[in-house]
Amino acid sequence: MTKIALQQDRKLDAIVLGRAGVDLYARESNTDMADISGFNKFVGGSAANIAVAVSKLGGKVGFIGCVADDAFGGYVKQYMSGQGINLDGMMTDNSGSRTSVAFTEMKPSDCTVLIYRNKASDLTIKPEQVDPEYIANAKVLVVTGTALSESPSREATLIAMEHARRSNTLVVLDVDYRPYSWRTDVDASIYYGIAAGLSDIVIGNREEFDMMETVLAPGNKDDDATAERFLRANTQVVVIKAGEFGSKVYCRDGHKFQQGIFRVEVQKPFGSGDSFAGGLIWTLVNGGELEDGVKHGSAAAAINVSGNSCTEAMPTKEQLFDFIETREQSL
Ligand SMILES: Nc1ncnc2c1ncn2[C@@H]1O[C@H](COP(=O)(O)OP(=O)(O)O)[C@@H](O)[C@H]1O
Ligand SMILES: O=C(O)C[C@@H](O)[C@H](O)C(=O)COP(=O)(O)O
Repeated sequence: MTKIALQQDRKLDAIVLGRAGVDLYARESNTDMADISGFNKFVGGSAANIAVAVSKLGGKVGFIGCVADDAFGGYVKQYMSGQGINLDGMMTDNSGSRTSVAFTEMKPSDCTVLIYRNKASDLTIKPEQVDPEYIANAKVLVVTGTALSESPSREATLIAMEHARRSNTLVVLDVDYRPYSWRTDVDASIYYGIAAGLSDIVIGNREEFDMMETVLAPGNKDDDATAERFLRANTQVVVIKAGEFGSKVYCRDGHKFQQGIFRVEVQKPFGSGDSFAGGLIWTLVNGGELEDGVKHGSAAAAINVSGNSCTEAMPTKEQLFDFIETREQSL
């Protein structure tokens, strides 16, 4: 079993950095975008989803990001603070940017997700708005990688990671790669490479590692070789997620293991990665083993994909343990 060393005497368990926005989910299931009659409104965005996941499990969570100075921005902030998330690092931009909005179908697979991110507010966050003291108050800084896609958010993200390293705050990079956010895969692989080198834990799926290997190992599909390449600089753990095939975990000391999935009736495929990260991080900040963290992440993801949203379908601690117990008893 593997323990990740963490500073325990911190006010916040985790700070998540990245986008918080509005998710509009189709009212009808198994219906094409063109035929949907309307949408139900929730808070979403990869970083907000992870923050809510850790908070619903009982963690003390902070956030670094930016929303627009408008009604959607207000809605996102109100929801997140209602979830007990500290928003001292959440900026509000009034330069005409817009809070990120996603529209989704509700289908178990081949599910369209349209994200509106022209002049996205989250990408306007500036390095001078990132407070090193805030980061020094947290056990973990979780970075969602889309924040690296554009300046000034790119510089704000890299300086946040540097501050975290200086204050012994564990750094987790959730790759969160959205191809349309980047000029080219080469650009993306350069900045993700820098960010991965600043991270203690790197979490991504195969496509995301493919992108990160664009320059150094184009065409590689071998997870073992990928892990070896990324277990360098500060990186102690690499997690390679594979949807319904579960995940593989590699540690710097050579230990590796796999985690399967908890089979459920899937309502929608999105939200799995964010709930997985939430369950894993919550376990680690509570002093749990890496193996248990990955199991909790997998269970949280299964619960989430069987639900009808991302944030609201994140489990509480009781729901998570009941789900695991019920599943394991029926094996
Ligand atoms: N259909 C599914 N049923 C149950 N668990 C799932 C399912 N899809 C994904 N998961 C869980 O969520 C984790 C992350 O999902 P994945 O799709 O790989 O992430 P991402 O959305 O970031 O690509 C997987 O490793 C698995 O544990
Ligand atoms: O990440 C977003 O901006 C929107 C999300 O809230 C969305 O619902 C989604 O697509 C989550 O997907 P995932 O991060 O790939 O699990």
